[in-house]
Amino acid sequence: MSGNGSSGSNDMPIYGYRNKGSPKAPKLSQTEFDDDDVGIDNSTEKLHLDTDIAISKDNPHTPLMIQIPAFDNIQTLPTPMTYTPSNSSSTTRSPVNTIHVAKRRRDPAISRKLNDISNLHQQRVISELPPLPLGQSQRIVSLPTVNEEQLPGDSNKLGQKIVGKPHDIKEDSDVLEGYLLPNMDGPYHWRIVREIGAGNFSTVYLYELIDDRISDTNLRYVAVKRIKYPQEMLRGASEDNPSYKDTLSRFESSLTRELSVLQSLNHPCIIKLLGVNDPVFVKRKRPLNDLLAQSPTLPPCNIITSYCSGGDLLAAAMQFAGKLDNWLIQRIFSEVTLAVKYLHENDVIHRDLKLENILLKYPIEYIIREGNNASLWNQNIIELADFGLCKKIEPDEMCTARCGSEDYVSPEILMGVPYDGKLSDTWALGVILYALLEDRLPFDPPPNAMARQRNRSTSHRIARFEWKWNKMNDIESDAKEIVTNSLTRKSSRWNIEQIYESKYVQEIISNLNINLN
Ligand SMILES: Nc1ncnc2c1ncn2[C@@H]1O[C@H](COP(=O)(O)OP(=O)(O)OP(=O)(O)O)[C@@H](O)[C@H]1O
Repeated sequence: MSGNGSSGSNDMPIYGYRNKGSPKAPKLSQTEFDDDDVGIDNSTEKLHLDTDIAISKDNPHTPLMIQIPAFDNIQTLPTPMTYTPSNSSSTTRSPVNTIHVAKRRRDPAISRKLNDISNLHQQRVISELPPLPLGQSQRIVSLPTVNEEQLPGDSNKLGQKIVGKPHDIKEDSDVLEGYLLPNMDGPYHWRIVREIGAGNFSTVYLYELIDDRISDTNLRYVAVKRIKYPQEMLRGASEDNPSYKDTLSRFESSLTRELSVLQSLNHPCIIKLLGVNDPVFVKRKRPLNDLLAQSPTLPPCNIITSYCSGGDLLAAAMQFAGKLDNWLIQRIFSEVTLAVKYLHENDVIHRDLKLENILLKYPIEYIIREGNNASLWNQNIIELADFGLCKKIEPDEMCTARCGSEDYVSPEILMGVPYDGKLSDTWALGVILYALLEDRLPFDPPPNAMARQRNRSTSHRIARFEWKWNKMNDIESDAKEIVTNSLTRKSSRWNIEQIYESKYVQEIISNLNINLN
Protein backbone atom coordinates (compact mmCIF):
# COMPACT_ATOMS: atom_id res chain seq x y z
CA MET A 1 0.00 0.00 0.00
CA SER A 2 1.26 3.43 -0.68
CA GLY A 3 1.05 6.33 1.71
CA ASN A 4 -1.30 9.18 1.48
CA GLY A 5 0.83 10.53 -1.29
CA SER A 6 -1.27 8.34 -3.57
CA SER A 7 -3.30 11.35 -4.38
CA GLY A 8 -0.23 13.12 -5.60
CA SER A 9 -1.36 16.08 -3.59
CA ASN A 10 0.87 17.15 -0.74
CA ASP A 11 -1.67 19.18 1.10
CA MET A 12 -4.14 16.35 1.50
CA PRO A 13 -4.57 15.69 5.17
CA ILE A 14 -4.98 12.18 6.47
CA TYR A 15 -7.59 11.39 9.06
CA GLY A 16 -8.51 14.99 9.40
CA TYR A 17 -5.00 15.77 10.61
CA ARG A 18 -4.88 19.36 9.59
CA ASN A 19 -4.46 22.81 10.80
CA LYS A 20 -7.37 24.85 9.66
CA GLY A 21 -6.53 27.95 11.64
CA SER A 22 -9.59 28.43 13.76
CA PRO A 23 -9.92 26.08 16.69
CA LYS A 24 -12.56 23.40 16.61
CA ALA A 25 -15.33 23.66 19.10
CA PRO A 26 -15.56 21.77 22.32
CA LYS A 27 -17.59 18.61 22.11
CA LEU A 28 -20.83 18.55 23.98
CA SER A 29 -22.09 15.50 25.69
CA GLN A 30 -25.36 13.98 24.64
CA THR A 31 -27.32 15.50 27.47
CA GLU A 32 -26.60 18.84 25.91
CA PHE A 33 -29.17 17.67 23.42
CA ASP A 34 -31.19 15.36 25.55
CA ASP A 35 -33.11 13.12 23.23
CA ASP A 36 -36.33 14.24 24.76
CA ASP A 37 -35.40 17.89 24.54
CA VAL A 38 -34.58 18.20 20.91
CA GLY A 39 -37.25 19.73 18.79
CA ILE A 40 -37.23 18.71 15.16
CA ASP A 41 -38.68 21.25 12.86
CA ASN A 42 -40.82 20.11 9.97
CA SER A 43 -38.61 21.54 7.31
CA THR A 44 -35.75 19.43 8.57
CA GLU A 45 -37.81 16.30 8.46
CA LYS A 46 -38.89 17.01 4.94
CA LEU A 47 -35.34 17.51 3.81
CA HIS A 48 -34.44 14.17 5.22
CA LEU A 49 -37.29 12.32 3.56
CA ASP A 50 -36.57 13.95 0.26
CA THR A 51 -32.95 12.92 0.50
CA ASP A 52 -33.72 9.27 0.77
CA ILE A 53 -36.10 9.43 -2.14
CA ALA A 54 -33.71 11.43 -4.24
CA ILE A 55 -30.95 8.87 -4.20
CA SER A 56 -31.20 6.60 -7.16
CA LYS A 57 -31.54 2.91 -6.45
CA ASP A 58 -29.05 2.10 -9.18
CA ASN A 59 -26.40 4.27 -7.68
CA PRO A 60 -27.23 4.60 -4.03
CA HIS A 61 -23.85 5.75 -2.82
CA THR A 62 -22.63 8.57 -4.94
CA PRO A 63 -25.50 10.28 -6.64
CA LEU A 64 -24.37 12.54 -9.40
CA MET A 65 -26.89 15.09 -8.38
CA ILE A 66 -29.09 15.25 -5.39
CA GLN A 67 -32.53 16.56 -6.08
CA ILE A 68 -32.89 18.81 -3.13
CA PRO A 69 -32.65 22.46 -3.89
CA ALA A 70 -31.71 23.14 -0.30
CA PHE A 71 -28.53 21.13 -0.62
CA ASP A 72 -27.20 23.25 -3.40
CA ASN A 73 -26.28 25.62 -0.68
CA ILE A 74 -24.68 24.01 2.32
CA GLN A 75 -25.62 26.91 4.51
CA THR A 76 -29.17 25.74 4.44
CA LEU A 77 -28.28 22.48 6.15
CA PRO A 78 -30.19 22.34 9.38
CA THR A 79 -27.26 21.37 11.55
CA PRO A 80 -24.45 23.83 12.09
CA MET A 81 -21.26 21.82 12.24
CA THR A 82 -19.08 24.29 14.02
CA TYR A 83 -19.73 25.74 17.35
CA THR A 84 -18.76 29.31 17.96
CA PRO A 85 -19.25 30.39 21.53
CA SER A 86 -21.53 33.37 21.74
CA ASN A 87 -19.03 35.00 23.99
CA SER A 88 -15.51 34.32 22.89
CA SER A 89 -14.12 34.97 26.34
CA SER A 90 -15.94 32.04 27.79
CA THR A 91 -16.31 28.43 26.80
CA THR A 92 -20.04 28.31 27.11
CA ARG A 93 -22.21 25.57 25.74
CA SER A 94 -23.57 25.14 22.28
CA PRO A 95 -27.14 25.87 21.57
CA VAL A 96 -29.22 22.82 22.25
CA ASN A 97 -29.62 21.74 18.66
CA THR A 98 -26.05 22.23 17.61
CA ILE A 99 -24.15 19.10 16.80
CA HIS A 100 -21.04 18.56 18.81
CA VAL A 101 -17.87 18.97 16.89
CA ALA A 102 -15.19 16.43 16.29
CA LYS A 103 -11.81 16.69 17.77
CA ARG A 104 -9.44 17.08 14.89
CA ARG A 105 -5.80 16.43 15.30
CA ARG A 106 -3.08 18.87 14.70
CA ASP A 107 0.60 18.41 14.45
CA PRO A 108 1.68 17.59 18.02
CA ALA A 109 4.18 20.45 18.01
CA ILE A 110 1.47 22.86 16.95
CA SER A 111 -0.84 21.49 19.58
CA ARG A 112 1.73 21.95 22.29
CA LYS A 113 2.14 25.57 21.29
CA LEU A 114 -1.58 26.05 21.16
CA ASN A 115 -1.99 24.61 24.60
CA ASP A 116 0.07 27.44 25.95
CA ILE A 117 -2.46 29.87 24.64
CA SER A 118 -5.09 30.09 27.28
CA ASN A 119 -8.04 30.91 25.07
CA LEU A 120 -7.48 27.68 23.15
CA HIS A 121 -7.33 25.51 26.19
CA GLN A 122 -10.26 23.39 25.08
CA GLN A 123 -8.42 22.35 21.93
CA ARG A 124 -7.56 18.69 21.77
CA VAL A 125 -4.17 17.99 23.25
CA ILE A 126 -2.01 15.46 21.52
CA SER A 127 -0.13 13.44 24.03
CA GLU A 128 0.13 10.01 22.58
CA LEU A 129 1.65 7.06 24.25
CA PRO A 130 5.13 6.44 22.99
CA PRO A 131 5.54 2.77 22.20
CA LEU A 132 7.45 0.69 24.66
CA PRO A 133 11.10 0.27 23.81
CA LEU A 134 11.37 -2.86 21.72
CA GLY A 135 14.31 -4.08 23.76
CA GLN A 136 12.17 -4.31 26.84
CA SER A 137 9.42 -6.40 25.42
CA GLN A 138 11.97 -8.83 23.98
CA ARG A 139 12.66 -9.99 27.49
CA ILE A 140 9.09 -11.05 27.91
CA VAL A 141 8.28 -14.56 26.86
CA SER A 142 4.51 -14.51 26.91
CA LEU A 143 2.35 -11.75 25.49
CA PRO A 144 3.00 -8.80 27.74
CA THR A 145 0.35 -7.09 29.68
CA VAL A 146 0.81 -3.54 30.80
CA ASN A 147 1.18 -4.88 34.28
CA GLU A 148 4.29 -6.81 33.41
CA GLU A 149 6.02 -4.12 31.49
CA GLN A 150 8.38 -1.45 32.54
CA LEU A 151 7.37 1.89 31.17
CA PRO A 152 9.75 4.26 29.44
CA GLY A 153 11.49 6.63 31.82
CA ASP A 154 9.84 4.98 34.73
CA SER A 155 12.45 2.56 35.97
CA ASN A 156 13.10 4.29 39.26
CA LYS A 157 9.49 4.09 40.23
CA LEU A 158 8.89 0.43 39.67
CA GLY A 159 9.24 -1.71 42.70
CA GLN A 160 9.16 1.21 45.08
CA LYS A 161 5.86 0.51 46.67
CA ILE A 162 4.53 2.66 49.40
CA VAL A 163 2.70 0.92 52.14
CA GLY A 164 -0.73 2.46 52.50
CA LYS A 165 -0.81 5.35 54.96
CA PRO A 166 -3.94 7.13 53.94
CA HIS A 167 -3.41 10.38 55.83
CA ASP A 168 0.20 10.79 54.58
CA ILE A 169 -0.71 9.85 51.05
CA LYS A 170 -3.63 12.23 50.85
CA GLU A 171 -1.24 15.17 51.03
CA ASP A 172 0.59 14.09 47.86
CA SER A 173 -1.16 15.67 44.87
CA ASP A 174 0.44 13.13 42.52
CA VAL A 175 -1.32 10.35 44.32
CA LEU A 176 -4.80 9.21 43.47
CA GLU A 177 -7.16 7.73 46.00
CA GLY A 178 -9.52 5.29 44.34
CA TYR A 179 -12.37 3.00 45.24
CA LEU A 180 -12.74 -0.22 43.28
CA LEU A 181 -15.79 -1.77 41.72
CA PRO A 182 -17.89 -3.75 42.25
CA ASN A 183 -18.02 -3.12 45.99
CA MET A 184 -16.31 0.24 46.16
CA ASP A 185 -13.51 -1.14 48.31
CA GLY A 186 -10.82 1.31 49.21
CA PRO A 187 -9.35 3.75 49.22
CA TYR A 188 -6.37 2.37 47.36
CA HIS A 189 -3.53 4.46 45.97
CA TRP A 190 -1.87 5.05 42.63
CA ARG A 191 0.86 7.54 41.69
CA ILE A 192 0.76 9.53 38.49
CA VAL A 193 3.17 8.51 35.73
CA ARG A 194 2.26 10.89 32.90
CA GLU A 195 -0.49 12.37 30.79
CA ILE A 196 -1.54 10.02 28.00
CA GLY A 197 -4.31 11.83 26.20
CA ALA A 198 -6.97 14.46 26.32
CA GLY A 199 -10.40 15.11 24.97
CA ASN A 200 -12.72 18.05 25.27
CA PHE A 201 -14.13 16.83 28.54
CA SER A 202 -11.22 15.13 30.16
CA THR A 203 -7.52 14.71 30.48
CA VAL A 204 -6.35 11.11 30.72
CA TYR A 205 -3.35 10.07 32.81
CA LEU A 206 -1.42 6.88 33.38
CA TYR A 207 -1.16 5.92 37.04
CA GLU A 208 0.86 3.22 38.74
CA LEU A 209 -0.26 1.33 41.82
CA ILE A 210 1.64 2.13 45.00
CA ASP A 211 -0.50 0.17 47.38
CA ASP A 212 0.71 -3.27 48.32
CA ARG A 213 -2.65 -4.37 49.59
CA ILE A 214 -3.60 -5.10 45.97
CA SER A 215 -2.07 -8.01 44.12
CA ASP A 216 -4.28 -8.02 41.01
CA THR A 217 -1.85 -7.27 38.18
CA ASN A 218 -4.64 -5.68 36.12
CA LEU A 219 -4.70 -2.84 38.61
CA ARG A 220 -1.00 -2.08 38.52
CA TYR A 221 -1.24 0.38 35.65
CA VAL A 222 -4.52 2.16 35.13
CA ALA A 223 -5.78 5.00 32.99
CA VAL A 224 -7.41 7.80 34.94
CA LYS A 225 -9.84 10.03 33.09
CA ARG A 226 -9.99 13.32 34.95
CA ILE A 227 -13.18 15.17 34.10
CA LYS A 228 -12.82 18.81 33.01
CA TYR A 229 -15.81 20.84 34.09
CA PRO A 230 -17.19 23.45 31.70
CA GLN A 231 -16.29 27.06 32.55
CA GLU A 232 -19.92 27.75 33.26
CA MET A 233 -19.88 25.23 36.09
CA LEU A 234 -16.51 26.40 37.40
CA ARG A 235 -17.81 29.97 37.64
CA GLY A 236 -20.43 28.78 40.11
CA ALA A 237 -23.99 29.93 40.65
CA SER A 238 -24.51 33.67 40.33
CA GLU A 239 -26.85 36.15 38.73
CA ASP A 240 -24.60 36.62 35.71
CA ASN A 241 -24.38 32.85 35.19
CA PRO A 242 -28.07 32.05 34.71
CA SER A 243 -27.61 28.66 33.05
CA TYR A 244 -25.37 27.30 35.80
CA LYS A 245 -28.04 25.00 37.22
CA ASP A 246 -29.05 23.69 33.86
CA THR A 247 -25.44 23.05 32.82
CA LEU A 248 -24.76 21.31 36.10
CA SER A 249 -27.72 19.02 35.78
CA ARG A 250 -27.04 18.13 32.13
CA PHE A 251 -23.36 17.53 32.83
CA GLU A 252 -24.22 15.42 35.83
CA SER A 253 -26.66 13.21 33.99
CA SER A 254 -24.15 12.72 31.16
CA LEU A 255 -21.49 11.68 33.64
CA THR A 256 -23.71 9.28 35.56
CA ARG A 257 -24.99 7.81 32.31
CA GLU A 258 -21.45 7.10 31.09
CA LEU A 259 -20.55 5.53 34.43
CA SER A 260 -23.66 3.42 34.74
CA VAL A 261 -23.41 2.10 31.17
CA LEU A 262 -19.71 1.32 31.62
CA GLN A 263 -20.51 -0.49 34.84
CA SER A 264 -23.02 -2.68 33.06
CA LEU A 265 -20.62 -3.73 30.28
CA ASN A 266 -18.34 -6.70 30.30
CA HIS A 267 -16.57 -7.47 27.05
CA PRO A 268 -12.86 -7.99 26.37
CA CYS A 269 -12.90 -5.48 23.52
CA ILE A 270 -14.45 -2.73 25.65
CA ILE A 271 -12.63 -0.57 28.17
CA LYS A 272 -13.16 -1.68 31.75
CA LEU A 273 -14.41 0.66 34.41
CA LEU A 274 -12.33 -0.26 37.46
CA GLY A 275 -13.26 2.42 39.95
CA VAL A 276 -13.63 6.07 40.81
CA ASN A 277 -12.06 8.49 43.25
CA ASP A 278 -15.29 8.85 45.20
CA PRO A 279 -18.00 6.16 45.55
CA VAL A 280 -20.61 8.89 45.32
CA PHE A 281 -20.09 9.01 41.55
CA VAL A 282 -21.42 5.51 41.06
CA LYS A 283 -23.76 5.25 44.01
CA ARG A 284 -25.83 8.41 43.75
CA LYS A 285 -28.12 9.62 41.03
CA ARG A 286 -27.08 13.25 41.49
CA PRO A 287 -23.49 13.01 42.77
CA LEU A 288 -22.44 16.55 41.91
CA ASN A 289 -25.48 18.09 43.56
CA ASP A 290 -24.97 15.96 46.65
CA LEU A 291 -21.28 16.83 46.90
CA LEU A 292 -21.92 20.52 46.28
CA ALA A 293 -24.37 20.49 49.15
CA GLN A 294 -21.45 19.60 51.42
CA SER A 295 -18.83 21.89 49.93
CA PRO A 296 -19.16 24.79 47.48
CA THR A 297 -16.27 23.75 45.23
CA LEU A 298 -16.76 21.26 42.42
CA PRO A 299 -15.39 17.88 43.44
CA PRO A 300 -12.66 16.29 41.31
CA CYS A 301 -14.00 13.37 39.31
CA ASN A 302 -11.47 10.70 38.34
CA ILE A 303 -12.64 7.66 36.44
CA ILE A 304 -10.28 4.69 36.72
CA THR A 305 -10.22 2.35 33.72
CA SER A 306 -8.08 -0.34 32.16
CA TYR A 307 -4.98 1.08 30.47
CA CYS A 308 -4.10 0.45 26.82
CA SER A 309 -0.37 0.91 26.34
CA GLY A 310 -0.62 1.12 22.53
CA GLY A 311 -2.55 4.39 22.62
CA ASP A 312 -5.30 5.16 20.15
CA LEU A 313 -5.72 3.86 16.63
CA LEU A 314 -5.60 7.28 15.00
CA ALA A 315 -2.09 7.84 16.33
CA ALA A 316 -1.03 4.36 15.25
CA ALA A 317 -2.51 4.75 11.78
CA MET A 318 -0.84 8.12 11.36
CA GLN A 319 2.47 6.71 12.52
CA PHE A 320 2.26 4.11 9.78
CA ALA A 321 0.86 6.55 7.21
CA GLY A 322 -1.07 4.15 5.05
CA LYS A 323 1.22 1.20 5.59
CA LEU A 324 -0.73 -0.74 8.17
CA ASP A 325 -0.78 -4.38 7.10
CA ASN A 326 -4.06 -5.66 5.72
CA TRP A 327 -4.25 -8.47 8.27
CA LEU A 328 -3.93 -5.93 11.06
CA ILE A 329 -6.68 -3.70 9.68
CA GLN A 330 -8.87 -6.77 9.31
CA ARG A 331 -8.07 -7.92 12.84
CA ILE A 332 -8.69 -4.52 14.44
CA PHE A 333 -11.91 -3.95 12.53
CA SER A 334 -13.20 -7.41 13.45
CA GLU A 335 -12.60 -6.76 17.13
CA VAL A 336 -14.36 -3.40 16.91
CA THR A 337 -17.24 -5.26 15.26
CA LEU A 338 -17.33 -7.69 18.19
CA ALA A 339 -17.47 -4.78 20.64
CA VAL A 340 -20.24 -2.99 18.77
CA LYS A 341 -22.19 -6.22 18.30
CA TYR A 342 -22.09 -6.74 22.05
CA LEU A 343 -23.25 -3.17 22.65
CA HIS A 344 -26.11 -3.40 20.19
CA GLU A 345 -27.23 -6.77 21.51
CA ASN A 346 -27.49 -5.07 24.88
CA ASP A 347 -29.31 -2.09 23.39
CA VAL A 348 -26.46 0.30 24.00
CA ILE A 349 -25.45 2.69 21.25
CA HIS A 350 -22.01 4.28 21.32
CA ARG A 351 -22.52 7.30 19.04
CA ASP A 352 -18.87 8.31 18.96
CA LEU A 353 -17.16 5.47 17.13
CA LYS A 354 -13.95 6.79 15.61
CA LEU A 355 -10.26 6.01 15.33
CA GLU A 356 -9.43 8.06 18.44
CA ASN A 357 -11.75 5.95 20.56
CA ILE A 358 -10.27 2.60 19.55
CA LEU A 359 -7.38 1.87 21.87
CA LEU A 360 -4.59 -0.63 21.26
CA LYS A 361 -3.82 -2.85 24.21
CA TYR A 362 -0.20 -3.17 23.15
CA PRO A 363 2.24 -0.98 21.23
CA ILE A 364 1.63 -1.35 17.53
CA GLU A 365 5.21 -2.48 16.83
CA TYR A 366 4.71 -5.34 19.24
CA ILE A 367 1.41 -6.33 17.64
CA ILE A 368 2.97 -6.30 14.18
CA ARG A 369 5.96 -8.32 15.32
CA GLU A 370 3.82 -10.91 17.07
CA GLY A 371 1.18 -11.07 14.35
CA ASN A 372 1.69 -14.75 13.62
CA ASN A 373 2.19 -15.77 17.20
CA ALA A 374 -0.65 -17.85 18.60
CA SER A 375 -0.56 -15.86 21.84
CA LEU A 376 -1.80 -12.82 19.94
CA TRP A 377 -4.80 -14.76 18.75
CA ASN A 378 -5.75 -15.90 22.23
CA GLN A 379 -6.69 -12.45 23.35
CA ASN A 380 -8.02 -9.15 22.11
CA ILE A 381 -5.73 -6.37 20.92
CA ILE A 382 -8.16 -3.45 21.08
CA GLU A 383 -10.52 -1.86 23.60
CA LEU A 384 -13.29 0.50 22.62
CA ALA A 385 -13.32 3.63 24.77
CA ASP A 386 -15.08 6.94 25.41
CA PHE A 387 -18.68 6.22 26.31
CA GLY A 388 -19.46 9.89 26.90
CA LEU A 389 -22.15 9.90 24.22
CA CYS A 390 -23.47 6.39 24.68
CA LYS A 391 -27.06 5.63 25.47
CA LYS A 392 -29.00 2.64 26.71
CA ILE A 393 -32.05 2.52 24.51
CA GLU A 394 -35.31 0.61 24.38
CA PRO A 395 -35.35 -1.98 21.59
CA ASP A 396 -36.17 -0.11 18.36
CA GLU A 397 -36.10 3.26 20.09
CA MET A 398 -35.33 6.16 17.78
CA CYS A 399 -32.97 8.89 19.00
CA THR A 400 -33.08 12.60 18.40
CA ALA A 401 -29.94 13.87 20.15
CA ARG A 402 -27.71 15.29 17.46
CA CYS A 403 -24.32 14.17 18.55
CA GLY A 404 -21.26 12.49 17.15
CA SER A 405 -18.04 13.61 15.55
CA GLU A 406 -18.05 15.61 12.37
CA ASP A 407 -16.29 13.15 10.08
CA TYR A 408 -18.14 10.11 11.39
CA VAL A 409 -21.67 11.40 11.76
CA SER A 410 -24.38 9.78 9.67
CA PRO A 411 -26.51 11.79 7.22
CA GLU A 412 -29.65 11.25 9.29
CA ILE A 413 -28.02 12.68 12.43
CA LEU A 414 -26.77 15.55 10.34
CA MET A 415 -30.32 16.19 9.17
CA GLY A 416 -31.60 16.36 12.72
CA VAL A 417 -34.39 13.84 12.33
CA PRO A 418 -35.10 10.87 14.59
CA TYR A 419 -32.53 8.20 13.84
CA ASP A 420 -31.73 4.59 14.57
CA GLY A 421 -28.64 4.83 16.78
CA LYS A 422 -27.49 1.35 15.87
CA LEU A 423 -27.46 2.17 12.16
CA SER A 424 -25.63 5.41 12.84
CA ASP A 425 -23.00 3.35 14.65
CA THR A 426 -22.60 1.09 11.61
CA TRP A 427 -22.22 4.17 9.41
CA ALA A 428 -19.32 5.21 11.65
CA LEU A 429 -17.84 1.71 11.31
CA GLY A 430 -17.87 2.24 7.54
CA VAL A 431 -15.96 5.50 8.00
CA ILE A 432 -13.42 3.77 10.24
CA LEU A 433 -12.80 0.90 7.83
CA TYR A 434 -12.55 3.23 4.84
CA ALA A 435 -10.06 5.41 6.71
CA LEU A 436 -7.87 2.44 7.58
CA LEU A 437 -7.93 1.10 4.02
CA GLU A 438 -7.56 4.38 2.21
CA ASP A 439 -5.45 6.37 4.64
CA ARG A 440 -7.88 9.25 4.49
CA LEU A 441 -11.35 10.01 5.73
CA PRO A 442 -14.10 9.27 3.22
CA PHE A 443 -15.71 12.68 3.34
CA ASP A 444 -12.59 14.81 3.20
CA PRO A 445 -12.09 16.58 -0.12
CA PRO A 446 -11.18 13.90 -2.65
CA PRO A 447 -7.59 13.71 -3.86
CA ASN A 448 -7.01 16.01 -6.81
CA ALA A 449 -10.32 17.71 -6.10
CA MET A 450 -11.17 20.88 -7.98
CA ALA A 451 -11.30 24.05 -5.92
CA ARG A 452 -15.10 23.99 -5.94
CA GLN A 453 -15.20 20.49 -4.47
CA ARG A 454 -12.57 21.37 -1.90
CA ASN A 455 -14.58 24.29 -0.69
CA ARG A 456 -17.56 22.11 0.08
CA SER A 457 -17.86 21.12 3.68
CA THR A 458 -17.62 17.62 5.06
CA SER A 459 -21.29 17.74 5.99
CA HIS A 460 -22.19 18.56 2.42
CA ARG A 461 -20.38 15.49 1.15
CA ILE A 462 -21.92 13.31 3.88
CA ALA A 463 -25.40 14.50 3.04
CA ARG A 464 -24.77 13.57 -0.59
CA PHE A 465 -23.16 10.19 0.24
CA GLU A 466 -20.24 11.55 -1.72
CA TRP A 467 -17.30 9.22 -1.30
CA LYS A 468 -15.33 6.96 -3.59
CA TRP A 469 -12.45 4.54 -3.64
CA ASN A 470 -9.06 5.89 -4.46
CA LYS A 471 -6.14 3.67 -3.42
CA MET A 472 -8.44 0.66 -3.24
CA ASN A 473 -10.12 1.35 -6.55
CA ASP A 474 -8.50 -1.49 -8.47
CA ILE A 475 -7.94 -3.75 -5.51
CA GLU A 476 -10.29 -6.58 -4.72
CA SER A 477 -11.01 -6.92 -1.04
CA ASP A 478 -13.84 -8.33 1.06
CA ALA A 479 -13.52 -5.19 3.17
CA LYS A 480 -14.98 -3.10 0.38
CA GLU A 481 -18.45 -4.62 0.61
CA ILE A 482 -18.61 -3.60 4.28
CA VAL A 483 -17.77 0.01 3.50
CA THR A 484 -20.12 0.08 0.54
CA ASN A 485 -22.97 -1.28 2.62
CA SER A 486 -22.25 0.98 5.60
CA LEU A 487 -21.76 4.31 3.89
CA THR A 488 -25.14 4.19 2.27
CA ARG A 489 -28.64 5.39 3.03
CA LYS A 490 -30.13 3.95 6.16
CA SER A 491 -32.85 1.93 4.46
CA SER A 492 -30.24 -0.33 2.89
CA ARG A 493 -27.42 0.05 5.39
CA TRP A 494 -25.98 -3.06 6.99
CA ASN A 495 -26.62 -3.57 10.66
CA ILE A 496 -23.93 -4.92 12.97
CA GLU A 497 -25.09 -8.50 12.54
CA GLN A 498 -24.58 -8.24 8.78
CA ILE A 499 -21.13 -6.75 9.26
CA TYR A 500 -20.33 -9.52 11.72
CA GLU A 501 -21.50 -12.18 9.25
CA SER A 502 -19.41 -10.76 6.41
CA LYS A 503 -16.57 -12.83 4.99
CA TYR A 504 -14.03 -10.19 6.01
CA VAL A 505 -14.95 -10.34 9.69
CA GLN A 506 -15.68 -14.07 9.86
CA GLU A 507 -12.23 -14.88 8.51
CA ILE A 508 -10.77 -13.31 11.66
CA ILE A 509 -13.41 -14.41 14.14
CA SER A 510 -12.97 -18.04 13.17
CA ASN A 511 -9.29 -17.83 14.12
CA LEU A 512 -9.71 -15.71 17.21
CA ASN A 513 -9.77 -17.50 20.49
CA ILE A 514 -10.90 -14.92 22.99
CA ASN A 515 -13.20 -15.58 25.85
CA LEU A 516 -16.37 -13.65 25.19
CA ASN A 517 -18.10 -14.67 28.41
N1 LIG B 1 -7.59 3.64 28.86
C1 LIG B 1 -6.79 4.36 28.09
N2 LIG B 1 -5.55 3.91 27.77
C2 LIG B 1 -4.74 4.63 26.96
N3 LIG B 1 -5.07 5.83 26.44
C3 LIG B 1 -6.28 6.33 26.72
C4 LIG B 1 -7.20 5.63 27.56
N4 LIG B 1 -8.33 6.36 27.66
C5 LIG B 1 -8.13 7.46 26.91
N5 LIG B 1 -6.91 7.47 26.34
C6 LIG B 1 -6.36 8.51 25.47
O1 LIG B 1 -6.97 9.75 25.82
C7 LIG B 1 -7.72 10.28 24.72
C8 LIG B 1 -8.96 10.98 25.26
O2 LIG B 1 -9.77 10.06 25.94
P1 LIG B 1 -11.35 10.13 25.83
O3 LIG B 1 -11.73 10.08 24.36
O4 LIG B 1 -11.94 9.09 26.70
O5 LIG B 1 -11.62 11.59 26.42
P2 LIG B 1 -12.87 12.55 26.17
O6 LIG B 1 -12.66 13.78 26.98
O7 LIG B 1 -14.13 11.76 26.43
O8 LIG B 1 -12.76 12.87 24.64
P3 LIG B 1 -13.89 13.52 23.73
O9 LIG B 1 -13.44 14.91 23.45
O10 LIG B 1 -13.92 12.65 22.50
O11 LIG B 1 -15.17 13.42 24.51
C9 LIG B 1 -8.01 9.07 23.82
O12 LIG B 1 -8.22 9.43 22.47
C10 LIG B 1 -6.73 8.24 24.02
O13 LIG B 1 -5.70 8.73 23.18
